[in-house]
Amino acid sequence: MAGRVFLSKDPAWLKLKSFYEANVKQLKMLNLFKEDPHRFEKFSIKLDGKDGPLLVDFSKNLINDEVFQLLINLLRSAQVEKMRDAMFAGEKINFTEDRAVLHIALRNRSNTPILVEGKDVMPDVNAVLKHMREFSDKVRSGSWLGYTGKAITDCVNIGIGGSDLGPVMVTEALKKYQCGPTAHFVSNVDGTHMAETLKKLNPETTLFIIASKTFTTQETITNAESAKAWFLQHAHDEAAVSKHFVALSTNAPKVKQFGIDEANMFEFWDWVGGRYSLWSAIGLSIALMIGMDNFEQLLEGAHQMDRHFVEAPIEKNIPMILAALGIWYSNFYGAQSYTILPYDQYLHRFPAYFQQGDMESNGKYITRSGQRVDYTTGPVAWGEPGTNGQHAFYQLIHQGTHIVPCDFLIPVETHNPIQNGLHHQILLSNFLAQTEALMRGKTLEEVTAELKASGMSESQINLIAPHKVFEGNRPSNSIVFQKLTPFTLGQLIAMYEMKIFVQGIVWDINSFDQWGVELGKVLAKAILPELTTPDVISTHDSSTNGLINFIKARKH
Ligand SMILES: O=P(O)(O)OC[C@H]1O[C@](O)(CO)[C@@H](O)[C@@H]1O
Repeated sequence: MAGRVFLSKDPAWLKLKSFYEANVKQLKMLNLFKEDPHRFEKFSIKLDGKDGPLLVDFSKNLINDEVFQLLINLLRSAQVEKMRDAMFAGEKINFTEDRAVLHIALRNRSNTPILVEGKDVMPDVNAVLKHMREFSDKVRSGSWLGYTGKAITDCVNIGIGGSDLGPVMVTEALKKYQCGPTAHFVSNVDGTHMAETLKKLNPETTLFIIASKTFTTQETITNAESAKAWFLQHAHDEAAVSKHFVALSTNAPKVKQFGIDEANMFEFWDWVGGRYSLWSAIGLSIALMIGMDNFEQLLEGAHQMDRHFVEAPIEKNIPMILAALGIWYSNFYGAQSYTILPYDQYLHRFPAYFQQGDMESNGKYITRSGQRVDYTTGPVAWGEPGTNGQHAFYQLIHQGTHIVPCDFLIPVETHNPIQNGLHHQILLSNFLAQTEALMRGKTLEEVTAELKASGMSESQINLIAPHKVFEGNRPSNSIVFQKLTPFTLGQLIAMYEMKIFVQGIVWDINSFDQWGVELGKVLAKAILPELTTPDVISTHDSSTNGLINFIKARKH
């Protein structure tokens, strides 16, 4: 961006750096809580929403008033508000692909005009939503019939990356709202994924949704061809394909070439990035499974978060604050990753979804002006639902040598209050205990006193006590919502999307391209024919040659 100072030379950055170097040892959360009885009120934000408030408590972070202010100053210095406004105004901020970035238009429920090159995109957005409603209503009501006159009971989304992960995550998260066909997903080009999915399906009642922005992705087109071949083995009639195959794409000629009727194509546009596309026609499997009214609720929730992101001052802006905290840990504390820990089984694919959302967006080392960064950018994003994670990797989070900032998410109310709500009470208590334990820790004195009280000998205590000490002072955010509804899920997804956007702006990278996935694709295309020739391969390095020749020698 014009006028932007290289981040590591930015005075706002340098102030944070000196503050960190001078004060890091003094930033003890337990003391900060003791010193300030209003810390929770000060460092938490409640956003009221249609399905109840969303509370983001960021008080269990390694910040005091001064750090908070310095972080806000950094965001200002990086001109995040200006870049946010440029995105919302349809400017081509994805300059390496010469594209606007307008997933916000897909959920622009206020329907205010959004212009790309002078043209309002909203009429097209609304037309596709209408098409999705008409189609999903027909399928769900049973009036869309398969080639033998039976209603559709299952749909299979064939797509990968952004054309898969969002619909998978959302249909899992909103399973409770199912009122249409069961959604299945095939993404991997490994034939096992397709073969195991088809085993469960009846061609007479199955709808295939070919989801690909480009309609050229090798995995998706291969899977789509295989699905079509399987279908035709049963239907024996090309004309039946139009009743069982639809496409979600920006590439009408390729869709036609594949043999899908244009009337069965749901369009989107180059200004929708793959990993931000679940709000577009790519969400068709969601609309089919939970109905269009619920899909629109998802859009409403995201739109509300977008409004908050645009309207709230930085100090009260949830995505901005989450972004700033992430930068504090990545760039100053040296954290290499962060975890997303949903205490809601329905959200079990939420961390995986944001692995692409975050790492494909911000895993980059070239700045917008083409220089190599001399600071770290996007962290590794990972996570699993609580309480499973507790019994797997929390050991490292509590006592390991890495700092792993954690986002804990939980609904106040569960959809499944079995045993009179006992399960959810246990889940809530674990959620609360974990963030408290990470923050408080446990001192050697506390451990020693406990072991003494249990009657342990002095020598045993000396041996065991150090292992039971928790340093504490480990950061976390607690994100609490009323219930996992379509609206709330929309809020949560948009919250992370915007957090990632803000971080990309501060790091001065383009969060909306993904050139890093291209090289492997090109090399795989070159290797594919080499696997079928009888020749010994010698065109690569000795490792790649050796591997290819070993595999060829062992193949029957
Ligand atoms: O929707 P398409 O064009 O098939 O692409 C699928 C995915 O492939 C990627 O381009 C990465 O390879 C992602 O960004 C995208 O979500």
